[in-house]
Amino acid sequence: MLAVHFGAGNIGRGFIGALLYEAKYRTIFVDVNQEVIDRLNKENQYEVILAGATKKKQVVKQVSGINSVTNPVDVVAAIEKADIVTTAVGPTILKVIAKLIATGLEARVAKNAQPLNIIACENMLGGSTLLKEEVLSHVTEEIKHTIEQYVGFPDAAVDRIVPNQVNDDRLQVAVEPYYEWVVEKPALKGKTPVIDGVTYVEDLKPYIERKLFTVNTGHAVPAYIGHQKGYPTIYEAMQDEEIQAIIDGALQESGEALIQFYGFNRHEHAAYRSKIIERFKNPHISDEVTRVGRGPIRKLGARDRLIRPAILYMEQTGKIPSYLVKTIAAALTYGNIQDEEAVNLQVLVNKEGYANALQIVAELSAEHPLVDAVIKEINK
Ligand SMILES: NC(=O)c1ccc[n+]([C@@H]2O[C@H](COP(=O)([O-])OP(=O)(O)OC[C@H]3O[C@@H](n4cnc5c(N)ncnc54)[C@H](O)[C@@H]3O)[C@@H](O)[C@H]2O)c1
Ligand SMILES: O=P(O)(O)OC[C@@H](O)[C@@H](O)[C@H](O)[C@H](O)CO
Repeated sequence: MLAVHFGAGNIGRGFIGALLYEAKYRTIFVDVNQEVIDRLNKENQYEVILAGATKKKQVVKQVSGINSVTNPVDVVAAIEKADIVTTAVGPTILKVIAKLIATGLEARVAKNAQPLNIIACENMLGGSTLLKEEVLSHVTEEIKHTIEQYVGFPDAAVDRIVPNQVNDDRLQVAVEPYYEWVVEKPALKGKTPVIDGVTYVEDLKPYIERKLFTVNTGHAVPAYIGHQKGYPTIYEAMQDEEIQAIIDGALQESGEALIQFYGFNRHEHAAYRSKIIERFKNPHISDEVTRVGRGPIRKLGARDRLIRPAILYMEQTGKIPSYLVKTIAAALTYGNIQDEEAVNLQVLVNKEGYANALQIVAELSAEHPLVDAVIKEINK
């Protein structure tokens, strides 16, 4: 069976590629990084190291690569034959890859009207749904109808911490042992793909919101507050007692919102939260705060890990969150000249001031009490 995966980066190689191989797929990685493509085509395999005490090694075989910029024709041919298409490119890149996927699907439905599922494995709500909209915007009405009939775009939630890699071997990737991949079942077309480690659910929304507003909300605390305090890695930031208290508080707040909104079991949620905090303290992983804090404009978006749980908390409890507000304030003041979004955010702040900048990126009204709370926190 053939898988076409867009994005041969950390999560692409370290998680999706590894599970696809175990499920007996041959995977073609599509990327724009020629060095990675060349290595994939030379080695046709790579190693995944489970970053725990034993450093267990998994060899992922039957892999190759295509550069989508220099060789789009081969990507189209691969999509024609694919049994599954997945992505892990980053939420902002979905729009970029949509045109090529649309061309691939046009060619496919003309020759091979077999069902296909395209699963975006990105940290966002509705990633595959967004990709579907973008893909359909590039095709004619007639093709649109056929694609809607044969091609499923199930949304998904993926969870595994895969830091930036510093190995001599360019393809080797160190990952935390834990993983979770949840896929929305009703949107599938044709046979349900059999992939060990994938959980199919009827309604993805509670799973993705619980993941984003616990794992990613929690992760944002050592990233933004840790950066403020000068820590280079999540592990180092997690040793700081003040950061430990803020992460506990932020996850109590997002947890309360999730429990009240979705009816999650309080004890089970407390266990989920503790497990996540332990994952951030994994001494076998060195994860830079700048990776976890990357893209602060995206992370301050209305539906993302900071603003949405804060608003949900206010709606459910009638109170203003304290710890989420601290983290939002740290994200809004986050400066990093290596990160394009961080630079653009600070340009916006300099032009508009903190309150207006927050209103713009988080789509909040001037009167929203969260704006006032964040500004008070920054002024402190
Ligand atoms: N790393 C993690 O811990 C983790 C965990 C869960 C989810 N995610 C999500 O997975 C996605 C990818 O994250 P990552 O950490 O692997 O990032 P990454 O930067 O390591 O990988 C992204 C890959 O996409 C490639 N890419 C960029 N533009 C492309 C294009 N136009 N066509 C094809 N490939 C292109 C890049 O070259 C890179 O290899 C993000 O949405 C992220 O939120 C990451
Ligand atoms: O990938 P981002 O930029 O949305 O978020 C950074 C990290 O929080 C994230 O990559 C986590 O490591 C991952 O979501 C764990 O499953």
